[in-house]
Amino acid sequence: MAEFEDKAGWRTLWFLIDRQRTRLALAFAFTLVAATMELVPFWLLAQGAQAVLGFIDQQSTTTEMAETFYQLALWMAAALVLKTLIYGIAYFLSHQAAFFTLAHTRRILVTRLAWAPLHWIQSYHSGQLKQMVLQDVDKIENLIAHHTVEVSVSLLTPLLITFYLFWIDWRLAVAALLVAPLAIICSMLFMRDMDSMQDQYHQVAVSLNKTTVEYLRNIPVMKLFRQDARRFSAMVQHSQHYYSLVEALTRLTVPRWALFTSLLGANMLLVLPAGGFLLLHNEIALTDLILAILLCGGMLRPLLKISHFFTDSREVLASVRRLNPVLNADNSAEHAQQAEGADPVSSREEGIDVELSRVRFSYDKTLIIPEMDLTLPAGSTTVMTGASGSGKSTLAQLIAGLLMPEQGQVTINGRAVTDLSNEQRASLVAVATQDAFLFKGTIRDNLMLARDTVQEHDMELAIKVAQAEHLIQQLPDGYDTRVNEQGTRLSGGERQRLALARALLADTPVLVLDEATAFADNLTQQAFYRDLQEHYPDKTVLIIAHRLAGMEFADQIIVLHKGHIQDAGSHTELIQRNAYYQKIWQLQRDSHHWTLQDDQACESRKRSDVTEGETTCLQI
Ligand SMILES: Nc1ncnc2c1ncn2[C@@H]1O[C@H](COP(=O)(O)OP(=O)(O)OP(=O)(O)O)[C@@H](O)[C@H]1O
Repeated sequence: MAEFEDKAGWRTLWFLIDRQRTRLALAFAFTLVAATMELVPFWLLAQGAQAVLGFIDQQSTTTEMAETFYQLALWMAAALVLKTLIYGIAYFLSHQAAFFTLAHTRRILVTRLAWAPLHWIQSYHSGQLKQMVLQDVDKIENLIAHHTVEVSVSLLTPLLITFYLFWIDWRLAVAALLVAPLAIICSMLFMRDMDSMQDQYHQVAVSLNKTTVEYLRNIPVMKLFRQDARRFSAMVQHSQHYYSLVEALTRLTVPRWALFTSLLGANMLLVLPAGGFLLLHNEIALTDLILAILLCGGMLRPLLKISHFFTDSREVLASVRRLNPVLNADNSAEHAQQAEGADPVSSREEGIDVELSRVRFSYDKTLIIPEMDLTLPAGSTTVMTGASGSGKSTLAQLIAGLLMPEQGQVTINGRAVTDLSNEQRASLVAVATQDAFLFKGTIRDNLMLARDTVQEHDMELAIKVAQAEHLIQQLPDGYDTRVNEQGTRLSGGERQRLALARALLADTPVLVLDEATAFADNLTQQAFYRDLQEHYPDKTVLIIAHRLAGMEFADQIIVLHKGHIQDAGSHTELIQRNAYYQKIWQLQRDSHHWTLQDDQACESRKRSDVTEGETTCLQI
């Protein structure tokens, strides 16, 4: 199972490094040269030993021996410089390959996420997506940038030494290699339970990550309820689980790892007696034996790196495998966009109508819209209201093409939304919701999100209609004022007004406003809908709202109940026959007259010319 999963991970990695394979092959070639250079110092040391032996045998003088040493030092310095240079090139190439792969992978992921259906994205926690796009992708860096060079050297150096030892004497080579199988068995033991442990570790790390993100996001709420990290029970639980797993992992791995490391250095226990025996029987020259001993000393140590590589690669492959669902996400919309074909519904076309026919939709197995038929005639305004959870936002997302119906279809001028590319859809339908998200940048950048170029008067009109004129005037640099991530320096209502202006600027014939004025006061809301009608009369508008101030003008008002249209008609019709509509309208009319005043103000207001009954005075 693990092998199969590893294969899937390697396949994905192979796909991700697609454009970097030549660079990596070059990095490997340079590493091969550098690994050969690793042997040069040993050979030079053997030459030094030979010079010493020559001197002991009185074949050379002290001066000659010293001169040999100077020369050897020079050669060693030259070899060192050359080796450093070659390693430098190899690392440069492997790092380039790694960072290009990281950028390429993130580009693929964010593109896939941008095109993936909304409900699919919503099935992931934001902490999980963050973990994928940031941490999981980052893990690839170490594998490509470092392991490519280091693992290659760690493999090639013992291999080259083995060849050399065989060339000197095969018995010495065998003696040097005998401990390797023992070390490898030990290493396999070391890896045995690692797979399941690693998976468990990841799950626990993700849970801790999610909880931490949740905690950090909601610090204001935590403050309100006087909770800190120690008292936030979910965090405590996940931390404890994390630490107990890490402890178990450490207990399991440390003894095996210590044994493996010791075994790798133990080959000298066999090489020394074997060398002594061969020397005694004159089957090997003393200088060869010295060279062999020098080489054998650290010969198997590089295998440590390989073992590290296997451990790391499992972690990396697990990370890469986690990217697979996003990499393989349904990108049919992306393909639809790339596919040739005429623009089926032009955004420039006059009068766009939207039709839902027999639309059925469920989240997983929970049925939200059983069957819906609805028409938003071209250039009309439809208001949709209904109890919380009745499916209004779901319908808005279905119309905007952000959710796919499981049955029936949503059409825009007769063309199914599902057949449109994302770009086509975005040029037809703009959506503004209650959660007005602003990106880090200037107000202008945020307003122009949907369009590359905007005429100044278009921008001013959108801002005026969105009732944000005063806000822009107040800002220190007007349109060029910078907002931070999520626009948190602006109030909820200010963010909403800017998001409304952005939706208007998108210049789409269909506009969906899902509680888009929820933070506005009644007067602002009324002014917005009045100006919207006056300045954008051709738009097909769907307004979802609980507060209906200023919406009496709507062509049709729909009351939604548990995913069904309970009633539909004009304001006058509904106020006469629909109990729910009458109730919310009555409540809103009453609350419209509520004011918060102190006793004195309240008394004086009652004495003023305000007709009794129009004002409900809440005395404070
Ligand atoms: N992503 C989701 N996954 C599962 N269920 C969801 C999801 N989004 C909404 N729901 C459920 O679908 C139902 C309809 O939700 P929807 O947001 O469409 O209602 P709504 O009428 O817009 O409510 P509100 O007025 O409170 O915004 C609710 O019961 C909600 O819990």
